[in-house]
Amino acid sequence: MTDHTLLLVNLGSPDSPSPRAVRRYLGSFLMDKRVIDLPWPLRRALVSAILLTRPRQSAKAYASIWWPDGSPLLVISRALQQALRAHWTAGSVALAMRYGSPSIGQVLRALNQRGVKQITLAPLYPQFAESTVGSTLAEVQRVISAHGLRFNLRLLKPFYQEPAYIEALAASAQPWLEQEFDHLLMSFHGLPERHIRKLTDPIDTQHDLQAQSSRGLRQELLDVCYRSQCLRTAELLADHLALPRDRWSVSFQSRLGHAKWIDPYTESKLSELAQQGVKKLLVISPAFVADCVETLEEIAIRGREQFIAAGGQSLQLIPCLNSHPNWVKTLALLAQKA
Ligand SMILES: C=CC1=C(C)c2cc3[nH]c(cc4nc(cc5[nH]c(cc1n2)c(C)c5CCC(=O)O)C(CCC(=O)O)=C4C)c(C)c3C=C
Ligand SMILES: [Fe+2]
Ligand SMILES: [Fe+2]
Repeated sequence: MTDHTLLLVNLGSPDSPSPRAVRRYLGSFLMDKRVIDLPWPLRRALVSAILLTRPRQSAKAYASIWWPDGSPLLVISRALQQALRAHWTAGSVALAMRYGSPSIGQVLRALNQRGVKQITLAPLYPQFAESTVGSTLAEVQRVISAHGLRFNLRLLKPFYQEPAYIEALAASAQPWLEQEFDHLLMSFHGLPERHIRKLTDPIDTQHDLQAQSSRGLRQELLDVCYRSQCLRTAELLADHLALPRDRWSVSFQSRLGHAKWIDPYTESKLSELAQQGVKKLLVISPAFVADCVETLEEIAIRGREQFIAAGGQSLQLIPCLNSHPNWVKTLALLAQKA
């Protein structure tokens, strides 16, 4: 029997919400040269400095959202893997994490031992960044050459503007959108501007990282600009929901360190919206396909406190796509077309 495996890859979480486990996880994550893109000695020095204080702080965040059966990101990814089995009939569905476990190395070697030759790799990120999709591809390539593995590999490309993905987002958000709300904030994971400039400068040094819209942008710039891809997702979703322009906005969350990150920052936006009189705020995070510490803690706990302190009344987080039936079907279809 031929086994054409669908391999899902997400970011990964610490093994437990303890400062030790979080320190180990953050160490491997942040020492990735595609995440902190500095020469090794500088990266080492910066990461060592971050690891002095961050693990305790992040461990608290993880502890506040941890589930009895583990990290939400991992538990949800497993549920997605399980649900996909009914829709991916060409072979098995596997799951690996870029950092932590199950690692890409473990999973690829196990697939090789089972005699799997054909793999469709699905990095679970709608928008492209070197630090996510780029790092996943690099790790897959590294493992393949380090162990002399031979696979026929296909790749699911970033799906930020695929109509079926937008439709799945809209369908999963529908129950929340039916309730009364004043404004929809689409909060994407942020990125240092430098990561984008490295890719856009060779095409156009004037590429605008303050742009309000992705409309009219050349495809070759859209292909490499994470921020424009986020704007595109947001615009397509707003169109699909027929939301007037003044009822939604975009922001970028999870800034780390002192470099300039893409803006506007979610933190600033939350206060601004409250000051503008928005009382009932809905927040959706379309850069994540699975709920994680960034949505459950940063938005639904800290973001909510901040919004209310600034004069808002309620902040409702719309869950990520997780294992919503519409998303499961869509992902299987997108992967089949890859
Ligand atoms: C959705 C895409 C993501 C991009 C782009 C991304 C870039 C990026 N992230 C950091 C630093 C951190 N990210 C953290 C958590 C985290 N990040 C993503 C996704 C993207 N990151 C996810 C899904 C998660 C959640 C993981 C989980 O276990 O729930 C963290 C850890 C949490 C914390 O301490 O805040 C850090 C640190 C950088 C530096 C970066 C780009 C350069
Ligand atoms: Fe991140
Ligand atoms: Fe965060």
